[in-house]
Amino acid sequence: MRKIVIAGNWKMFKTQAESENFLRGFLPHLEETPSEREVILCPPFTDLSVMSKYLHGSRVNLGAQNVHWEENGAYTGEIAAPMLTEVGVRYVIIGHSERRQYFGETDETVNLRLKAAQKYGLTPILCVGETKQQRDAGETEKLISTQLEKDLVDVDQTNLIIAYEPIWAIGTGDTCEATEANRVIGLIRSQLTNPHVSIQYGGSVKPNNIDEIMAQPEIDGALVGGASLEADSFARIVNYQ
Ligand SMILES: O=C[C@H](O)COP(=O)(O)O
Repeated sequence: MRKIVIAGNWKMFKTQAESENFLRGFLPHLEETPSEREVILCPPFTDLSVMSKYLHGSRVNLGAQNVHWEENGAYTGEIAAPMLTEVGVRYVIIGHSERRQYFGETDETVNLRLKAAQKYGLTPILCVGETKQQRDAGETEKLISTQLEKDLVDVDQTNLIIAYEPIWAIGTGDTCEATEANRVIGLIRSQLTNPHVSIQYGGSVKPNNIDEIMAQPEIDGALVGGASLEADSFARIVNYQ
């Protein structure tokens, strides 16, 4: 059975005070949310502890935006899995295109992070997706297939979420057609050994397109950036029809 998973990736937005303010506005909307939908918020590291306390007893789970593969060590600027689990984090985004593009993330380091996350009981959300140039050159399928092949070496597919995020659709308002996202996600699924992995779509998901996206049979949820920063907007997405 594939789970529906809606996650908000706050990227480098929101102080602790702003995160609490968001939760005050957001949590009451969850009374309308069907219980089988998994709702996740992935704030900056500094918000995790305060949000964990605020969310105690609520159905919202916390995710981080990165994790290192070592348990500790001289890795300035990185974060280790036990530091995340200690403050109640259950999920972690790995291999987001912004990490790959700006911070030298490779399929090899993505693979190391995925295995470390699972070792410490975190559920990784692995991001894959093509650039505009790769899409225009007809390389989408090949690129994603290679990413999956390299990223998933020795990764446990029973504790994994995948997000298909076409890079050209991230933060641009240029959403991938729902039927096209459905097609690519079907291809991703055909490459997995576990048919029960939930696969999200990410890239300019908004209140006005979530219903169409979630109506697609292969799409099991959404990884939402900009539209997860406002309580009302993210609530509308979580409460899609
Ligand atoms: O992780 C989220 C994605 O990068 C999508 O961001 P966006 O919804 O702002 O396009």
